[in-house]
Order: sequence, then C-alpha cells, then structure tokens
Amino acid sequence: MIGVQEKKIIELPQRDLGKETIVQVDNLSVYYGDFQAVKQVSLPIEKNTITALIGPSGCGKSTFLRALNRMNDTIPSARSEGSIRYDGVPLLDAAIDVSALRKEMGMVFQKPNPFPKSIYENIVHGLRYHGIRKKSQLKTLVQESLEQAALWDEVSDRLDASALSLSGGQQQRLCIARTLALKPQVILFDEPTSALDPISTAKIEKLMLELKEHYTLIVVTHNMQQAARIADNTAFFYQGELVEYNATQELFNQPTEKRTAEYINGQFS
Ligand SMILES: Nc1ncnc2c1ncn2[C@@H]1O[C@H](COP(=O)(O)OP(=O)(O)OP(=O)(O)O)[C@@H](O)[C@H]1O
Repeated sequence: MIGVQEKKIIELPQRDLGKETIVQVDNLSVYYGDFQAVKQVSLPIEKNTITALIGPSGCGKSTFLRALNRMNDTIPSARSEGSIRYDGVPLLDAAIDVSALRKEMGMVFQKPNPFPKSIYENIVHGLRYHGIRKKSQLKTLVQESLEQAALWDEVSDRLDASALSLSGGQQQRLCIARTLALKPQVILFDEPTSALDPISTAKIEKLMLELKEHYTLIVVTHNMQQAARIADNTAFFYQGELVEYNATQELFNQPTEKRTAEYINGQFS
C-alpha cells in the first residue's frame, strides 16, 4: 500500500491490478528551475511489458523516468506538472508516501551501485528498512530475489562476500535482486547495461525478458538495437517532447514521424 505522510490516505492498488494500462501519464511537464526538460508528455504504460525510452542525449528520457517514482523530488530545482496515475492513484499528489512509491516502482541505475557491504546485506538492507526483520523470512527473500535475478547459482556459496568483489554484470544483477526483493510492480531501468560488456548485457536483456512476465519494465536506453531486441513498446523523445510512441516493431519499421525516421537511421544522435 502506498500510504501517506500525515494529511490524507491514498491507498495503493492491490496486487492484482487486472488492467492493461498500469501507468497513465498525461501532459507531464518537468522543469529544472525555468528550464523545461519534459514537455507535456502523455503516454500509457502497459502492464507486463517492456517499454523503451529512446532519443538523443539530453532529450529528457531520464527526467521522465525519474518523474514516475518521484526521484526528481530529490533535486531541489525540479518540479513536475500534469498527471501520472498508477492504477488510478495520482502519483504527483503531495500526500503520496514516496518511500512506499519507490518500493512499488523500483529503480536500477546505469552504474551498478551496490552498497560496500556483503551480498546478503545488500538485499536485506531495504527489507529491514521496510520493517521485515525475521531472519528466516529475510533468508527466503534473499534466495528468491537472487534466483529471480539469475545470480543465485553464482553467489549462493558466498553470500557473506563483499558485493564489490562481484563483476560489473553480477553487481548489476545484484542491484536488480535488491529491487526485486521489495516486490515491486514496476521496475525503472536507467541505461542498465551501458556500463557493461556484451556478455553481461546479453544476460541482463535475457533477464529483463523473463521479468516482464511478473513485472512491468520501463527502460531508458541509448542503444536502439537493445530497444528493438527487448521492448514491446518504444517512445522516441526529442528535445523534451514525445515525438512518437508505438509498438517497437512499428516504430522501427514504419515510423510515422520524420524525426523518428531520421534518428533511427542515424542521421543524428
Ligand atoms: N539536475 C538537473 N538540473 C538541471 N538540469 C538538468 C538536471 N538534470 C538534467 N537536466 C537537463 O535536463 C535535460 C534532460 O536531461 P535528461 O538527463 O533527462 O536527458 P536524457 O535524455 O536522459 O539524456 P542522456 O541520454 O544524456 O542521459 C538536459 O538538458 C539536462 O541538461
């Protein structure tokens, strides 16, 4: 449940959302001070799909992604306008408990960022924060999330080892496991493979395709091939605007907008 901070209670949707659209964004604008980084973007995110956000550097992809789970709140100059509804819940409402929201909409970043602690501690940290303290339950959740992140077989005999002793690709899967342990509904990925080698990238892409059976994934990527390989739907952003949003195959094979065609044909980057 997404609770609240004081004033009013806003209930989080129950687990079984039972709807095609899990997140509905309408006229979302995001500003950093006077600068408008995202301009009146509207789009639906379908449940149990991978949605890719593509576009040239600085076009607002990450800002849009971070608006969804209110990560931009941590930037003093940032301000969002418009509407983001998560199964009907207005996420931009000031009364939303952002900590609960970020549990429900977990985030995986570009650079694997495990804590300088053991593999086990990396996963239980967030669980303890959210009030889970029973050892047996923590142990079960650690194993489950590492299995789901396709890392268990590689680390089951060294859960006490430092997370920093893992390879970059393993660290990123640990960060995914850390997110999964909190049982999110939506996982936001901000260029999750751009710091990884091709083999680790392939493992993460395979994992993402497996995860969409249970979760809804939204991924910012610079890599158009990656979007074409894994995404069901793709949104092309340019200078803060959403230029085109369609099924990935359509967007790449028959873009309706000239700017999309130019971008995917490599005429600008
Ligand atoms: N904290 C911030 N303060 C001020 N401006 C910012 C901030 N973060 C991003 N911006 C600006 O907002 C615009 C969009 O940035 P954003 O990082 O969302 O783009 P992006 O498409 O994700 O870029 P990239 O692909 O390079 O990561 C850019 O002009 C950027 O300089």
